[in-house]
Amino acid sequence: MSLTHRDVATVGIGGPVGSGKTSLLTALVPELREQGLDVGVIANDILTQEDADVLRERFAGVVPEDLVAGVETGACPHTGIREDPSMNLQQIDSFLAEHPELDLVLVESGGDNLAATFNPELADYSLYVISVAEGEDIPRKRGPGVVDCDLLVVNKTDLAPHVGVDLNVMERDANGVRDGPVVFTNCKDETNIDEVLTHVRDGVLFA
Ligand SMILES: Nc1nc2c(ncn2[C@@H]2O[C@H](COP(=O)(O)OP(=O)(O)OP(=O)(O)O)[C@@H](O)[C@H]2O)c(=O)[nH]1
Repeated sequence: MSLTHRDVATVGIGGPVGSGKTSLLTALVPELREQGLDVGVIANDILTQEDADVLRERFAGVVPEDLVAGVETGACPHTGIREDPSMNLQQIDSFLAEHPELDLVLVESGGDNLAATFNPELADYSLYVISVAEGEDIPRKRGPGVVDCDLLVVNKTDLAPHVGVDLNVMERDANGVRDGPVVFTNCKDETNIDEVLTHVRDGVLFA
């Protein structure tokens, strides 16, 4: 199959397990649709279609069912896709075969598949999602996702008082280790989701 993914803009969404990637997608996609954009979604999971199933259900009536897909990446070190983006590129190709009008494909993954999500062959723009509940010191540990992504999303701001995190310290540290933008979100009440949306649109569609 020829890979024609460059006919559509792509956004990679990575981050540790449970940081809020699926929740961010859940908040973002209806907004993108409301702005008239045709969107496809790919969820990378180690051995299941769980995230894709959840998203298909959440996007019922918003995104056609065949534009929400799961890529099973494999768990074992020699079969996991690691930095190989080909399964995701093939999925984007399948989307485009049926929906040539697509404007944007969002690709969610985490853990071991981070390198695939952030591979420039796959993602034109990268979001890295961390959670306040992982601790105040995550930004200053200078992980590659935190430093190198196009947009750093610090999610679950509502939990800060419960886990003893000072958001001002996280913001100072995040801006100290990276040049790009940082947005603090709460996916539960959709605080600052519009700001993420603006960065994605500016970064990938009007770049
Ligand atoms: N309090 C709070 N909880 C959140 C927020 N965002 C997500 N959650 C919760 O955190 C949990 C994990 O969220 P997900 O969106 O599934 O995280 P994920 O990064 O997609 O997880 P994996 O796909 O398993 O890596 C869920 O119970 C969400 O409801 C937030 O902003 N605040």
